[in-house]
Amino acid sequence: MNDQDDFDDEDLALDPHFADRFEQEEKPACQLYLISPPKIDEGFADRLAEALDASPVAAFQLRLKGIDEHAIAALAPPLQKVCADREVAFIVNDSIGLAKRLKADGVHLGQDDGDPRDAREQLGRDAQIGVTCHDSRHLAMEAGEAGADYVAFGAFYPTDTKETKHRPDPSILGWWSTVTGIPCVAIGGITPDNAKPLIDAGADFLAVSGAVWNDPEGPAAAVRKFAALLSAS
Ligand SMILES: Cc1ncc(COP(=O)(O)OP(=O)(O)O)c(N)n1
Ligand SMILES: Cc1nc(C(=O)O)sc1CCOP(=O)(O)O
Ligand SMILES: [Mg+2]
Repeated sequence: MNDQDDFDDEDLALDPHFADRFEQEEKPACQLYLISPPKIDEGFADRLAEALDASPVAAFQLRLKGIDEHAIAALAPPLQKVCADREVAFIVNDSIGLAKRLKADGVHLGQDDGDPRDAREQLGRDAQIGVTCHDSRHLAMEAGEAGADYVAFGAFYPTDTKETKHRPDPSILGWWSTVTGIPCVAIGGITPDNAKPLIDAGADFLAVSGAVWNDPEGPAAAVRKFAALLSAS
């Protein structure tokens, strides 16, 4: 459901946490948040290193689908090392338990993946906790109140990576930036050719999978294309 019009801005005044967050200084420049391909092979650690060495990347999310948590836990350590060596935040998708087991830097939670409060309790104050909010101002407000470190809106563009049902307008990014200092992530079908309106609208991070891993020129070239765009904005 697109509930962008259902939210009443006056609700913001009811929550003291949001008042504090309004005080925050200017938001950081838009950065790249790399999402793994849904399936990886043993050579992926080298491809990841290549991508992360190409230009600054803020975070990497391990998002593997179709395999169980034990298998993901077995694949994670070399990728985690690649990230740690480059001071790139290592975020686990879907599972608070797996994020805890791996001592990841954070977890990304979909609407059915658990409560940010529980994630905070289990992962600690320094963990980065992100929440999927689709095209919903209401979900974003709830996530913020629950202590999310970032909210993610999407899918902004059609994507082959995942079946999506929601298509926010880029203006939701600007709205979010005016009401809170909590960073927002734009996701879904983002490429170097279509990213600019999202950056201009106020995205703090662009979360990208396919446009990096499927670039015919390779992941490093793709990361450099995004970097050129982000540094020019
Ligand atoms: C940064 C970021 N934003 C959104 C999502 C989507 O999460 P979710 O809704 O749980 O869907 P799946 O990724 O689990 O298919 C994400 N992973 N990362
Ligand atoms: C994982 C995911 N979540 C989305 C959302 O809308 O919540 S869109 C998406 C796919 C992101 O991959 P790509 O950059 O290849 O489109
Ligand atoms: Mg999920």
